[in-house]
Amino acid sequence: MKSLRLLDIRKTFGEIDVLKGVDLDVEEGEFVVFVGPSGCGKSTLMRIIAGLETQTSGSVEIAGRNVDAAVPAKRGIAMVFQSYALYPHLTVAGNMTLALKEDGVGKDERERRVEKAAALLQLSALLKRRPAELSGGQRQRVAIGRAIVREPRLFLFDEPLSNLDAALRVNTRLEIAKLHRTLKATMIYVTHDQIEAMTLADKIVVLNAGVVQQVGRPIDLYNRPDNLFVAGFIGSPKMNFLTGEFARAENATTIGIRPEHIRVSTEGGLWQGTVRHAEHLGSDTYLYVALPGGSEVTVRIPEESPIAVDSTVHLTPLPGRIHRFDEAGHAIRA
Ligand SMILES: Nc1ncnc2c1ncn2[C@@H]1O[C@H](COP(=O)(O)OP(=O)(O)OP(=O)(O)O)[C@@H](O)[C@H]1O
Repeated sequence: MKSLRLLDIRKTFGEIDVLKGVDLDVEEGEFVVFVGPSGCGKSTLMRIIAGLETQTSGSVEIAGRNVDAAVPAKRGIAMVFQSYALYPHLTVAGNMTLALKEDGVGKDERERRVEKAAALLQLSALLKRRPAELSGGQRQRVAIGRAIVREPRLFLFDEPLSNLDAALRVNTRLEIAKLHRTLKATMIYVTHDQIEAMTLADKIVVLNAGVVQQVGRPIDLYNRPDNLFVAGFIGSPKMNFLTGEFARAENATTIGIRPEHIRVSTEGGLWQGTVRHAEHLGSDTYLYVALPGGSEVTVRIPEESPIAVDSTVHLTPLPGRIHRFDEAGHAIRA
């Protein structure tokens, strides 16, 4: 049985088609991440799954049951948002149990669930505190705890880490990964963050302008993007794209090569160019290299390579690492 099925979901706001027919199957226990540019419809899709928004057409099935007519509380889901809106007058435990009380769960069972979730999230010592007495990261963990105690079939996370600072994001990201391993629950997660998507997802769904561009394991999207959009969206720094002579030599309209898949040498390379700028990041350096005909490529090299700005370099794509695309932007498979 699928944990979640989306069948031809369409959503129109006034004149605007925000979702243009989204189909998706999510297996039991899978961690699925939605990525895509701002405004592509990620949050709208999450809200439709949750029942907070009604689709214009299409249907949503959760655990094999059509939930189109079900209110959010009856869908077996729990959501964690970017803004976690805890009740300031309630303790951590109070915040975590409120929805359970409303659901009619008995006191002993409520306490059992809160204790279990608090232990998982390292909140046991904080249960009597109020939100004002917690750090941002702790508050976000309470918001996650509030979702866990409901023991949902499906967790929905909408950019849950985006209000946290960089170090906390990393910690909380690891905690969410651990939580997924422990609970073995199905999780759907929206993010703008490439690292979150690549590290958390069993499966990434790339959306653009309300259309699913590709669904696959992170490593497959990275290695075998179906089209120019996915190729350019997954990976940081972005894949380089070259047209004209460079692409014709490979029987393609456009070729793509990732910055980390280009070898730099002083002679004998496939392409020759001039270093325009270098960015030193500590662990590695990004070289911005101008090629003949006005193209520019980014090359990622280990920090110790001392290549000066304005010097001439030879570049060679690593074997098998050139991505070829046709006129319509679709990948040409060998
Ligand atoms: N209630 C609404 N009424 C009208 N238009 C809306 C409404 N909600 C969302 N939209 C529009 O739908 C489109 C998709 O919005 P949505 O919030 O789903 O995008 P998103 O991919 O989550 O974006 P972001 O990454 O910026 O959060 C946007 O163009 C947005 O302006």
